Amino acid sequence: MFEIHPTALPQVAFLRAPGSRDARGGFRKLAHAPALAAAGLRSDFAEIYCSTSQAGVVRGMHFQAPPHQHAKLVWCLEGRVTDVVLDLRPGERYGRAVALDLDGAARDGVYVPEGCAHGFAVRSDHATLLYMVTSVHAPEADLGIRWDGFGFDWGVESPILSERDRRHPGLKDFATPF
Ligand SMILES: Cc1cn([C@H]2C[C@H](O)[C@@H](COP(=O)(O)OP(=O)(O)O[C@H]3O[C@@H](C)C(=O)[C@@H](O)[C@H]3O)O2)c(=O)[nH]c1=O
Repeated sequence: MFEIHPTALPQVAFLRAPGSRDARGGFRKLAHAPALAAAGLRSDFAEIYCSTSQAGVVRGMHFQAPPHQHAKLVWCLEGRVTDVVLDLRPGERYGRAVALDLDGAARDGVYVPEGCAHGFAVRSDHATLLYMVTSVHAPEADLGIRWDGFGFDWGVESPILSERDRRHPGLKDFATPF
């Protein structure tokens, strides 16, 4: 059975996938529409992609702006990450973040609803993350908040970042499009 646990942010959920290991290797299930629907989560995915990252990498904090906003189901397939979801929805929780430790060996994942930014820091030698998103990539709407621009303590001094991720605004210089 899918484990789906609520967090401090509405619709942001920690997931643990069903699966098994035997003499051949492992098996895990990454989507089950009825289980997601029962928890009020979307499963109408339009794109699936994955990334690999080395130790010390931080990616984020990413989201797609309207009209291309999407929910994403993120699975840690290998390695360990600190996964962070930042709420950009107007309201009392605007600007709040939740952090979740995801372990690929435990088949951990996170559901990120529309209106939230997502990012992670790698805690192992390497990490592979798989994303299932409910709308296709729209480069002009693919935006971010700078990793060190919303008051979260990553416990990382000088992360390995993309050029794009260095240039995102901090939260105080940002107007939410949601
Ligand atoms: C996200 C994305 C990127 N790309 C391209 C753009 C670029 O040339 C290359 C790498 O993109 P990025 O550097 O943005 O990749 P990355 O930093 O791994 O982006 C990801 O970060 C995490 C935190 C998320 O939450 C994901 O949704 C996604 O935004 O792939 C696509 O073609 N389709 C996509 O859906």
